[in-house]
Amino acid sequence: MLEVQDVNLFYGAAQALRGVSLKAEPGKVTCVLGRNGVGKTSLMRAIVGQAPVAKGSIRFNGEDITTMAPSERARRGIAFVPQGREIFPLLTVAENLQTGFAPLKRADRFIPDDVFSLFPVLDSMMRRRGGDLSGGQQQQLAIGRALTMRPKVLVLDEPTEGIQPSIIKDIGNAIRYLRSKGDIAIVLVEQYFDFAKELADHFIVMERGAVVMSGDGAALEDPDVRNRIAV
Ligand SMILES: Nc1ncnc2c1ncn2[C@@H]1O[C@H](COP(=O)(O)OP(=O)(O)OP(=O)(O)O)[C@@H](O)[C@H]1O
Repeated sequence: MLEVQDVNLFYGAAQALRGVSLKAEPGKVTCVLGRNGVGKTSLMRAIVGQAPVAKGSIRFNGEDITTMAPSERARRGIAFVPQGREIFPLLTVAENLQTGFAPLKRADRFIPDDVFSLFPVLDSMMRRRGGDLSGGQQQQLAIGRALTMRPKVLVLDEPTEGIQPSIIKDIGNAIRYLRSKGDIAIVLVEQYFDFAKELADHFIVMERGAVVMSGDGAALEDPDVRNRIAV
């Protein structure tokens, strides 16, 4: 269980998060919704350790990880698929996947079969450079790299952004499959409402750095939610 409690985060004098709390449980998808610039990415960066928090706590399976380095969090199984994917364009697909080995013990340093069964295109492109892949293929590669880390928490920041519908479907199926395994807590940042609605077990809606609504997936039917995130 990942528990973010009452977190504040600043960039210089500008406050990006105001008392934000969120929980993510294994076998569930927690969606983070909200318009551009409300702090969704900042929250993800706080969870993975890329941005320090000024107040509040982040706990994982009871352990306080609030000030822990990103590499230590990765070792505990917190994996990040960042917005814009951030794959290595000059490395091959295989090498990009292998960067996920970093937090693993030597015996675990192989690419799990799930990566290729979920995204067969990666298997056929192992020797191609990451930069030669389409945007959708790069997104699959970024998720594959995170899965190579054997995550216990999978943090996905807008995985559907700029991606063609057939690959969005594959990504949705991959998330459903990973949830069904029951041992991964999934945190999904989304602006694509219908995608989020299909997947969310729990959700929060953010505005100006704060959580303004939260609930179970079924409550996403509330028209107020759609109004708050409509662009
Ligand atoms: N590195 C930074 N330095 C200064 N301000 C930042 C930085 N990153 C983000 N911000 C500001 O913090 C606020 C929250 O940004 P954040 O990227 O977390 O929002 P977001 O909801 O993820 O938006 P988007 O959907 O556009 O990615 C915005 O006002 C943004 O301009």
